[in-house]
Amino acid sequence: MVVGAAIVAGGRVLACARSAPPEVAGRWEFPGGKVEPGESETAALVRECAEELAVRVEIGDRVGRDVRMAHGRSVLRVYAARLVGGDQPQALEHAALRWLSADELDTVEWLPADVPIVAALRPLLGAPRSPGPGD
Ligand SMILES: Nc1nc2c([nH]c(=O)n2[C@H]2C[C@H](O)[C@@H](COP(=O)(O)OP(=O)(O)OP(=O)(O)O)O2)c(=O)[nH]1
Repeated sequence: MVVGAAIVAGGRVLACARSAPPEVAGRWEFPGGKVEPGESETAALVRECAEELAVRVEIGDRVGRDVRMAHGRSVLRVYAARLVGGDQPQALEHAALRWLSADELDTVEWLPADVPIVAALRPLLGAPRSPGPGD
């Protein structure tokens, strides 16, 4: 089981660009990783967010469905999360970090397994900007 944290703040979600391995470097994901034996999913997310971003998080509800990943052996499960403690995320292991609003979600190339989860996340970020006369 791989768990990811959709960290939401001010109507934006934190997207993280992978730095490795080469096949997926530059693709965007939620911070997280493999749940270790005996570890709860929540504990894994708290651990991974500390390791990858140097932040403390509180884990909330599931976002979207379980997604089977390409290699077929593992499943991706994402939870909503929020920052606690006032620290700003640092890209300790990622190539880049970006806070995306609902109408910016499609501006990065997500890992394939994340695509249906990103779609389910959109309503949680609030309504996208409505088209105006200049559009
Ligand atoms: N963290 C994360 N991994 C994802 C997402 N989407 C997705 O397909 N994956 C895949 C990429 C990797 O094959 C796998 C997670 O592996 P990882 O390398 O990040 O996990 P980890 O930190 O526990 O790694 P390690 O201990 O094996 O080095 O799941 C996502 O949104 N977040």
